[in-house]
Amino acid sequence: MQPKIVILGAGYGGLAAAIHLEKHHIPFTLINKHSYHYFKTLLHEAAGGRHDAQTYAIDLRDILHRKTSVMVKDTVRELDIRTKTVWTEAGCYEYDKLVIALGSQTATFGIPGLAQHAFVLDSLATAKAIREHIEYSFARYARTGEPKDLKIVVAGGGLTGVELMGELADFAPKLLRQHQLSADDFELTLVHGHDEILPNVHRDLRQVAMHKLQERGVKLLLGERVTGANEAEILLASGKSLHAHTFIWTGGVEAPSLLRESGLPVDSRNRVEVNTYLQVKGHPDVFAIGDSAHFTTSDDDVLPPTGQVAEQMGKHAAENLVQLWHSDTMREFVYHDHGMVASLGPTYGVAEVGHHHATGTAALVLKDGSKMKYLMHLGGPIALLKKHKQWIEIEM
Ligand SMILES: Cc1cc2nc3c(=O)[nH]c(=O)nc-3n(C[C@H](O)[C@H](O)[C@H](O)COP(=O)(O)OP(=O)(O)OC[C@H]3O[C@@H](n4cnc5c(N)ncnc54)[C@H](O)[C@@H]3O)c2cc1C
Repeated sequence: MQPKIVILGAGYGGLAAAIHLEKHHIPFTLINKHSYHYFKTLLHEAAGGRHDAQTYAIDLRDILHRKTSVMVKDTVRELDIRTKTVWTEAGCYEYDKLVIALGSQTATFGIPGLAQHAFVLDSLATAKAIREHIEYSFARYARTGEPKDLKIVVAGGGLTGVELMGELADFAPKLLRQHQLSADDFELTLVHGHDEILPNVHRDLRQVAMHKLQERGVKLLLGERVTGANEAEILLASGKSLHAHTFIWTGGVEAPSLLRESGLPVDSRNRVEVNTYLQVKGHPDVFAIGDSAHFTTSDDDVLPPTGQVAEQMGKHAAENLVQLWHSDTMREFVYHDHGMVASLGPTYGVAEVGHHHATGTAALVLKDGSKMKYLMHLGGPIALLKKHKQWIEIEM
């Protein structure tokens, strides 16, 4: 009898695995919170009002077509590794081979007040919430003079925080013009714990990105850590505090806590430790990929939580499942870094591909190219055309 394969999560990793298994005519069950896949790497665009949130989602049925591929819209609650059972809100699913691809969510690291007083950006629903809050605040301020200020603070100078700030530096001035408000009425501040933003890009590009943000009116508060937040202020390690009507925390991510609770070996951020075949250490029937996995390279580096890593791991885990299906030998996973592009709003970006750097619109061309390549990988022109016809309901 052929093994029952269950994939948890239809993000960049889980979907790459599912697409590869379909190609090889291998049946699987894919359990995902939503009936759609969303472009998490573009959430800042949705939060910054570039397009409606729905634009960043694509129905899973437009990507996966085989009758043998079972798609379940449900939320995973618990993994029972001993009995090989996945418990969800609505039922339970037994597996012979499991692929964990549940991604990550924003981590607040126990910093008091963040969960209550900060927005986060880690799903379509949170992106929509940020956009609606900012639009509403500007409209209300223009009408009533309330809230007291239109200050926006983003904490975290990694890719998420920087791309979001780039977008807001474009969005907020548009709202000011729309409501005939003066630029004195508002302020954008990016708080970051180190002296330079974008730790994963070359130093020269960091400098360009910092300069560009400042040129667009963003105040950079560097070498400052957020230690708490309450209704009135954001508290900093230096003892200073900031007032902001909109506070967005992008200080780091962690994998879902259910992975720790399942008894699998995890690191301090709930990421499951995997071997070079992407199997969970001590559990050869379970694979973990993407933001949910802790993979150490031969250089002793832990792979970062990026879409690029997740996609490559997803495809590789599926390749190994295909090998096992045919009783063949698995291959070790080797990550290929294809570079990084950070957008700083709709008209400017910085990119690093190997030793080559690009800035401005050239960097954005690279980003648009990779967006298009990804959409084509999801289903080619047919999926692209269908995508423009459908309206997807965004859920929490
Ligand atoms: C604003 C922003 C910009 C980014 N920009 C880039 C970039 O430019 N380049 C890059 O490489 N990376 C970027 N990233 C990081 C990248 O988005 C993630 O690393 C990537 O999405 C991880 O893929 P994944 O498949 O592991 O998880 P995800 O894409 O997060 O997918 C996880 C899936 O599991 C589902 N799920 C979660 N919990 C449950 C549950 N309990 N039950 C059922 N389903 C569940 C989720 O709904 C989701 O569909 C960015 C991230 C953000 C937030």
